Amino acid sequence: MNSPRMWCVVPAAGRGTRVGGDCPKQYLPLAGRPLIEHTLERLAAHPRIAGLLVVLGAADTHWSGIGMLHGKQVLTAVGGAQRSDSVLAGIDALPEVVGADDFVLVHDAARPCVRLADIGKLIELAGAADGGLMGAPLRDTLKRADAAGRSELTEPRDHRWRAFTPQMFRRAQLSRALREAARRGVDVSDEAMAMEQAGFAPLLVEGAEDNIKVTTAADFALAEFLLARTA
Ligand SMILES: Nc1ccn([C@@H]2O[C@H](COP(=O)(O)OP(=O)(O)OP(=O)(O)O)[C@@H](O)[C@H]2O)c(=O)n1
Ligand SMILES: C[C@](O)(CO)[C@H](O)COP(=O)(O)O
Repeated sequence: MNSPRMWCVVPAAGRGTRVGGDCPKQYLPLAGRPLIEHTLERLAAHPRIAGLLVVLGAADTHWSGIGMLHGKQVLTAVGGAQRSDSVLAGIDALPEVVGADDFVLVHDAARPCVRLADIGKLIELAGAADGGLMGAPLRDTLKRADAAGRSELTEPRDHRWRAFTPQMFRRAQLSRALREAARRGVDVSDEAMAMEQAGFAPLLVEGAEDNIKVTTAADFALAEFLLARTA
């Protein structure tokens, strides 16, 4: 039997304020191409991904209009003010072929170094556990700072993980969880947070630490190095 394929929502409606400049970071050059193209290439190349739903900013003037990649459809939707609004807009815009109980992946446009093997690992493990997310256990000693930037105490690091994307949940459950968070005015920074608040316990699946989110200008050089290593 063939393994089921799933759609991936790619939030790309951010402004990249921490990078700075006029052009949103997803369109800045990385190894000679707009950053977002690397991310979309990797996702579309995965055999378990059926299509991509890219969520763009309302005033986006940079999108190149990609309609197909690796023989897979690339659709677009318009996002919102917060990342969670954009993800919800993407889920709402998925084609009808994606059923309410089907799994959907969500992957940040700003994480171009994701490894194909990790996408597969998440799909296998989170699929068997009713949903989950990619992340990595915290490896450094964790400090809590006071207002003056002095170390106040050392927090326990056991059971602490850093959350990455992709994250994978059933379409209707994720849609309900995000809508409920919005209704309550809770700013959820990832899909798993919305699901936790809806009473689910998403599986944490360990992925490579080099799946970085390009967040500041300094991350571009690192991402360029990692792109070559993780190709
Ligand atoms: N309203 C938003 C905000 C973010 N994102 C997307 O969510 C991903 C992760 O967000 P982040 O790294 O925080 O991106 P920005 O919001 O662009 O960055 P900043 O907070 O520095 O402005 C990115 O692919 C970004 O484009 C989105 O689709 N819609
Ligand atoms: C979803 C996420 O990438 C997980 O690390 C992250 O929460 C989104 O980015 P932000 O910079 O925290 O808005």
